[in-house]
Amino acid sequence: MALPRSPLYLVTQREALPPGVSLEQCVQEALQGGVEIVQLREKHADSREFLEIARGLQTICDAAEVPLVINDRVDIALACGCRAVHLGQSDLSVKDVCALMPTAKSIGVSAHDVSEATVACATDDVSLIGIGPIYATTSKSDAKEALGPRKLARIIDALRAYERTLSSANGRVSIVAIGGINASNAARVLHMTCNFDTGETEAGLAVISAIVSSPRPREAAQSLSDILADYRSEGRSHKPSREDLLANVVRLHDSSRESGGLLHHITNTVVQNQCANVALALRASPIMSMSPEEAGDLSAILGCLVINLGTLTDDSLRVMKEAGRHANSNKKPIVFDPVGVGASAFRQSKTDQLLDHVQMSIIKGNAGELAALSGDKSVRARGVDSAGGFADPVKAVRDLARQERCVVVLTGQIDYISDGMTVIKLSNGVPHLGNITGSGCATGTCIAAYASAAHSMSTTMRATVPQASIWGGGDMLSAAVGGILAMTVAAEIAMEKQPGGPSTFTGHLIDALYNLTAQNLVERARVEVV
Ligand SMILES: Cc1ncc(COP(=O)(O)OP(=O)(O)O)c(N)n1
Ligand SMILES: Cc1ncsc1CCOP(=O)(O)O
Repeated sequence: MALPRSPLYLVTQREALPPGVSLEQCVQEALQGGVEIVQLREKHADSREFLEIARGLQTICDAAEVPLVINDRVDIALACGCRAVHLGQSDLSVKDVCALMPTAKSIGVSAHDVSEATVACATDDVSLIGIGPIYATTSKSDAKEALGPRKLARIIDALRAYERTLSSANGRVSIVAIGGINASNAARVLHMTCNFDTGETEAGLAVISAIVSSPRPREAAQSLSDILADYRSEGRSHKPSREDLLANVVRLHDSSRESGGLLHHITNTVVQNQCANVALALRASPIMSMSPEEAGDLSAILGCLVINLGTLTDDSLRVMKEAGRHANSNKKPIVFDPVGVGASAFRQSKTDQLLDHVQMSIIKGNAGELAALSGDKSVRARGVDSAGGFADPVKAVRDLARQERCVVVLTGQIDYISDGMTVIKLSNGVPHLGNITGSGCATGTCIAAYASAAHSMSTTMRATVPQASIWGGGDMLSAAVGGILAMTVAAEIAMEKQPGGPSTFTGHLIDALYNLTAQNLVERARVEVV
């Protein structure tokens, strides 16, 4: 029985069962709900009891034509006629297991970093790698530090890159993510495991408590199986041309003028007024709520959430996480502005926490901010400003979009936008934008207005980022282009009114945003697909 790729993988643990539910009952129901591999994991049973349970589960799994795997114990696997085992880093080596069980059909190995994963996949004998823990878990007493979905993505990318260097005899190893995964965070994990070329997930999900501790294991398995199904079927759409992009921007512009969405801003205290005025000029409704208590209600009705790190505190981080969680589960787009992320260790570590919990649709920042997110030391941040730029901005935006699995906007004299496949260069704008406070933050508001329109049109405008539609994104690439064009074209129009200085320029800018037409955008757009 071959192992399915990206499977829903149940790992058992009798101690986690609810009272009155037997292991056999739980496994039977979980199989009905869509579990595709079962691993028997017994930490406290003696050998005879372990073998008896293994024989019982072998019969159940055979009937369902689902592979059974034995955790750690090759002797039990041999005794019950099962040819699949899972090994941890301190268990018997793969070589020893192959010697003991020459007829082994599947050997799985646990990994917590790139080195453990690549060593495991270097041999043809390993068919599955379990990477984790992804989140904190109570099911494994000696679990290592939680990796988070972004580190998982980096391990998978490195593993696949390493596989490409191996001889063709080695197939692609199956991967499952494990540790603290449940129906509310599974999509976040899978989103980060998407392959950019195929749009499909590279990893399955392995769980204990999400199924074993549920009073309804069939439903629990079914909901995880449904989430996985979404990530197995998504294909890539084609790279848009300049004409496609501008036609999309026109549709988003017209739609937003007809019915602007609610833009929930969690933003800094310096720019709240400016962002609210920009939102109103674009016919959107701004709300500047900082209460975690109402994040759920707002999420049900909002068009887009804006998270801006400008004046970050532990309290505001709590609101960001809560609102982000609700926006993700309600499939609403999120625009993230990591203001000054490279300025302090505090901002950097809080941003990492936030990005491990919330899937952003669009990240917008200057070179210093984006370099801090990608770990590129060649560009330095100076407070909330950037000192210098990327040597290769096209590569920088594309790589970060791939790393974070979202659209990335690099702002500067020339703006660059990428969804990880396409990179767009935009050369509109005027220097005066740099002389007024909050123009960068208000650009986030402009992008949010178009993202809100893209969200409401998501059934007709297909996303280019794999699975972006699952996050309610719709066409986030065109939304980001629309938002940048709106701000920079409006700034050009404002400048033509010959403002006396920054203050009158701000007034003209709001007017220009208010009066902006789709025709202005198309006629003035200096946009190039590179
Ligand atoms: C699919 C899968 N992945 C990882 C593990 C963890 O195995 P290990 O590191 O050996 O820890 P224990 O499960 O033995 O506590 C797993 N069991 N299954
Ligand atoms: C066995 C194992 N290996 C890494 S985390 C983990 C426990 C997973 O259990 P849960 O899904 O309940 O967090």
